[in-house]
Amino acid sequence: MAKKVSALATASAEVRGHAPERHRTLIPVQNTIGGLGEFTLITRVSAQFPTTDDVILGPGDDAAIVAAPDGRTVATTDMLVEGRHFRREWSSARDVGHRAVAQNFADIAAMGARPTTLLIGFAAPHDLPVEWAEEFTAGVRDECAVAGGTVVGGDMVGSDTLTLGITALGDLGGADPVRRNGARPGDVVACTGPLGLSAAGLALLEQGIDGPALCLSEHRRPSPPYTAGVEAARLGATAMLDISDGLVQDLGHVARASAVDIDLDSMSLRPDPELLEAVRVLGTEPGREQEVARDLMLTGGEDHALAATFPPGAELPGHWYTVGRVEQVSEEAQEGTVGDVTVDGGRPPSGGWSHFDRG
Ligand SMILES: Nc1ncnc2c1ncn2[C@@H]1O[C@H](COP(=O)(O)OP(=O)(O)OP(=O)(O)O)[C@@H](O)[C@H]1O
Ligand SMILES: Cc1ncc(C[n+]2csc(CCOP(=O)(O)O)c2C)c(N)n1
Ligand SMILES: [Mg+2]
Ligand SMILES: [Mg+2]
Ligand SMILES: [Mg+2]
Repeated sequence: MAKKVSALATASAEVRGHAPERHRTLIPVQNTIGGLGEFTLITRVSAQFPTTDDVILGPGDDAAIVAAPDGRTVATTDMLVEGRHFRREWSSARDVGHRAVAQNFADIAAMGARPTTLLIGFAAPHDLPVEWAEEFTAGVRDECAVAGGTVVGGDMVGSDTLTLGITALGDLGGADPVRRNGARPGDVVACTGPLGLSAAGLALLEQGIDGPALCLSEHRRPSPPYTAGVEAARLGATAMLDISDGLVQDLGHVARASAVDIDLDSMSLRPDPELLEAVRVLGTEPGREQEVARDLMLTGGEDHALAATFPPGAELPGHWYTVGRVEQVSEEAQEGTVGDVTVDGGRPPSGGWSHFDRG
């Protein structure tokens, strides 16, 4: 005879057994992921993801099987930690779902590849509302639809801190990957996608100021130019990356990997009118708005625009804007002295994100 387990016994085991003291909560357990349980949640979540041509076996077994039409698989992983990458007061669950996909598939695009599939590591406190998990999943599903990928698996665990660990896969479609190490003196540096908007949105949220919608939305749901990665590869890009930590800081990776210097032309950075408006409402001294907005474009992270170097004379579609040049390295330059990023030939503004700097 099947063993009967009362609802009360299940609920009290939930509270008694598995959660540290501080997680006891008055939220009715049936509305929390703890109340729903790991396996029901997995079933509900994984039902949301469509199968695509890249999926041979989706969620439900010990592992997924993903087609590799090119014979090579592009793989990357990035995490989002509550309090570090997002705050639930500032971003809805859907926003976080969109962002989780965007920041990972942007790395796939930055290799010159097409985003194909994702695996979602989901670590959350047991009193997280089921609605949050479902809305997050809807955001993932909708951003996947924009990028052209889908989810093939993941993991769900209990954790004091809400943390998403995402793995993204992509397909090169027979093209060479565009790495960080191919920039050559004389190449032009060009970007596609917004710069500075996410940082302005973050500043508005941090200061509790209601500012331009575009800055807030780009912070909550960045819009990487996914297809521009494959396009850049086709146009002969010599190096590429997405801007996660700030244009100057990220181009430093290209400069060092390629053993070149890069000079950026500040006047080529045209701040979006909504960025200028954000800078105004954030209290910038009148007359300095352009300068402060350009500094945000040079140092702000999390827009996930693409920055690439192209051989001189490359014909770039209009959505790519030239921002600088790869410098001729002087003959006297010693090994290890190249890899600088300058702005108008001088020191760049300070800024750019680096984990562990902030405690
Ligand atoms: N813990 C780790 N173990 C092995 N390799 C790592 C680890 N952390 C990062 N890397 C590798 O270091 C390289 C740079 O990582 P980084 O996270 O800075 O790049 P990114 O994902 O493009 O940037 P961001 O995380 O700011 O979006 C990547 O190739 C990444 O796989
Ligand atoms: C609550 C909150 N505080 C600060 C920030 C800013 N921030 C966090 S990580 C990062 C760089 C990219 O991260 P990674 O290298 O991990 O991809 C930036 C600019 C935020 N988004 N949310
Ligand atoms: Mg990373
Ligand atoms: Mg990157
Ligand atoms: Mg980073």
